[in-house]
Amino acid sequence: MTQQAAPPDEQDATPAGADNKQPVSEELRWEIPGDRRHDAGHAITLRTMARRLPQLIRRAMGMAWQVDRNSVIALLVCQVVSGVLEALGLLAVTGTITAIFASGHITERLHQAAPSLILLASAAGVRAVLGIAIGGLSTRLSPRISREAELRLLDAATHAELAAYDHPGFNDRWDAADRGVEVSQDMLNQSQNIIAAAASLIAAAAVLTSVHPVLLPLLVLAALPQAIAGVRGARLTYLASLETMKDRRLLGNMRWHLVDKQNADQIRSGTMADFLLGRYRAAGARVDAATDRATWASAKMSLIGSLAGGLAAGAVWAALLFLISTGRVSVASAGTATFALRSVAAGLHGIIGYGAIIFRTGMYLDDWSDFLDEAGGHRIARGDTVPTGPSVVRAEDLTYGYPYADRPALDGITLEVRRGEVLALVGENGSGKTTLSKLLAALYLPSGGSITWDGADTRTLDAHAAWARVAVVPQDYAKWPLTARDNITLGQPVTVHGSTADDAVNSAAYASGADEVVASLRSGLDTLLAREWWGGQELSGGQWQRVALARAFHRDAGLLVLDEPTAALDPRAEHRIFTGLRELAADRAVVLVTHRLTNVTVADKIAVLDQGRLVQYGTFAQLRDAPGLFHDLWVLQNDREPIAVPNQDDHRPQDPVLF
Ligand SMILES: Nc1ncnc2c1ncn2[C@@H]1O[C@H](COP(=O)(O)OP(=O)(O)OP(=O)(O)O)[C@@H](O)[C@H]1O
Repeated sequence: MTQQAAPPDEQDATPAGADNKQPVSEELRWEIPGDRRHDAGHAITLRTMARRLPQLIRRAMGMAWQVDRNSVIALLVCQVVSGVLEALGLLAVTGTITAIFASGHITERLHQAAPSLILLASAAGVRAVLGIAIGGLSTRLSPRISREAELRLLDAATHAELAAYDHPGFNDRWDAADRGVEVSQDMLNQSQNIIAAAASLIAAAAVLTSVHPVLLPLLVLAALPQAIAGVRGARLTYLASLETMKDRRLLGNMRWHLVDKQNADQIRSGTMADFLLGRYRAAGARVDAATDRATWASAKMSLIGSLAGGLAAGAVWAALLFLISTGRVSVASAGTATFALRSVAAGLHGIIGYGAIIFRTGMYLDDWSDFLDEAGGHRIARGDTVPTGPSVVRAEDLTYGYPYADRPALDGITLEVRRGEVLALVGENGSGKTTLSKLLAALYLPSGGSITWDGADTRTLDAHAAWARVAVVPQDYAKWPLTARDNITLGQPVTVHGSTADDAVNSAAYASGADEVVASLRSGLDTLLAREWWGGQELSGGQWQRVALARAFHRDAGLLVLDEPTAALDPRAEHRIFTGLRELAADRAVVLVTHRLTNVTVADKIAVLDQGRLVQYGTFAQLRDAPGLFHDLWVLQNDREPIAVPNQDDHRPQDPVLF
């Protein structure tokens, strides 16, 4: 989802030529930069569809092949046999009719017709069994294809650089790709339907040609208007689905915001429900209006197609009658031709109808494969050096710019933090502290300059090995719907010789104050921490923060990054963290981001950032007394009138304070 500003020409809300331009308010809009689907939608023609269908079928079969090749072989064999049986069945119709209309006693005629009848019945019976087998195989393959598509999508997303999420459109494309995963399971069935329609069309066409060569081209010509109308209808439907896509996504997004537990209290306390539901209704109405327009236009198209198709079918039947009356075709062959004509017409209809559907599905699958490529563009491709430590983390003339940002978030930063040290990052909102901490932790790579770990540029490090050496407590830490133990170990229990995995968990919990939280849980470390899921137990904000801290302390990491680690903690818990921090820093390099300047007294060095630049760098004692930003912030934070506290010795009841 991209929250995009309207383009400059749309921002001008005043009439042309007026001087004081008022920007219109920006609204959440789903945009996919460089979205090529609209052009692709307009390009849906009979010819493009004829070209595309084989590719799409190959693609569906290819996906199925990767999942279970035996089933694909069985599926194709069933389809081919079914097509051959259809042709045999149609030919048997001629034998049956010829025998029945021949001269002689009825018993004799029936006797003559028996082999054809048996063939007809057996072909129909075996085709029915094959149909069941095809259905079963498709049902087996489809969910597996979808899961494979999903796994590839998840793999691509989780193996992309973190910075990919900052690229405009990455999340939109993820969303579109996810839709591709949803429809991928339909792809096989749709291909099957087309193959089945094509098989029966080929079989019937062969039989029809054997009756009289003129019938087939005549039928194809007759089917053309309906085919064109069918494709146009498909184009209208696809374009309508594109037109409404943004609003449908908006609806999905709003639905999530409306019911998500995190927002539930604010929707109520802010009395926002009506406002949001109003927006929801408006978006829904836009979708309905566009769908109605498309349905009407498509119905008109179908009507024209059906009229043309009816006239054309009449011409074919007239031709058949002409052939019979002039003795060019026998009555028995005409009977076969009747069945074959119906099969050909049904086959053509099936190919066009299913073709339009699979064409649409193919568009969504393009989104999926585009995402795999795009994530591939952001795929982690750093060096392969496996770091130890790190003992010294150093930024050298570091610059970092978010994609499409007007100015760099960090500019020319040089500083370092060593094992055993605490480096505090201080500055006003938006000054670049969090960004810098992510670069030091090798989550982002520099745009300019360098970050080195023990002299090795983070660009040259194996990313996963590097992240195994860092522990991060971000401002918005994850609240995993897992047990307390898993929430601390993150599924990576550690045992130091002689100790159990829980010893490490317990000591991390003790260091963060999460031990008190665990002690209060109904099943201790085994308690599921997610009230809204599976009947788990919920924690308060501060309790969650203690768990998040325990998770970082538990990691065997050389670099510990704490971004506002005590924002939700009570004074006792906060005191515990900061008094224990030096001990934690003994064998780690610690980077601490905080606005509470009294807490930075524990730091060995303080880096003060202002609009992405390092404006001061020194110890607490040096910075507090020197003129500069740190001194200013310190004075502001301590500029509070002490609130009069009643004399502690005076135990007389106070007058109640009336508000
Ligand atoms: N994902 C992002 N994409 C684009 N710009 C970003 C992104 N994250 C942060 N920024 C911008 O980078 C600048 C620095 O942000 P950062 O989060 O590092 O600041 P901060 O000092 O940690 O702020 P705070 O004290 O509010 O947490 C800000 O101008 C912000 O708007």
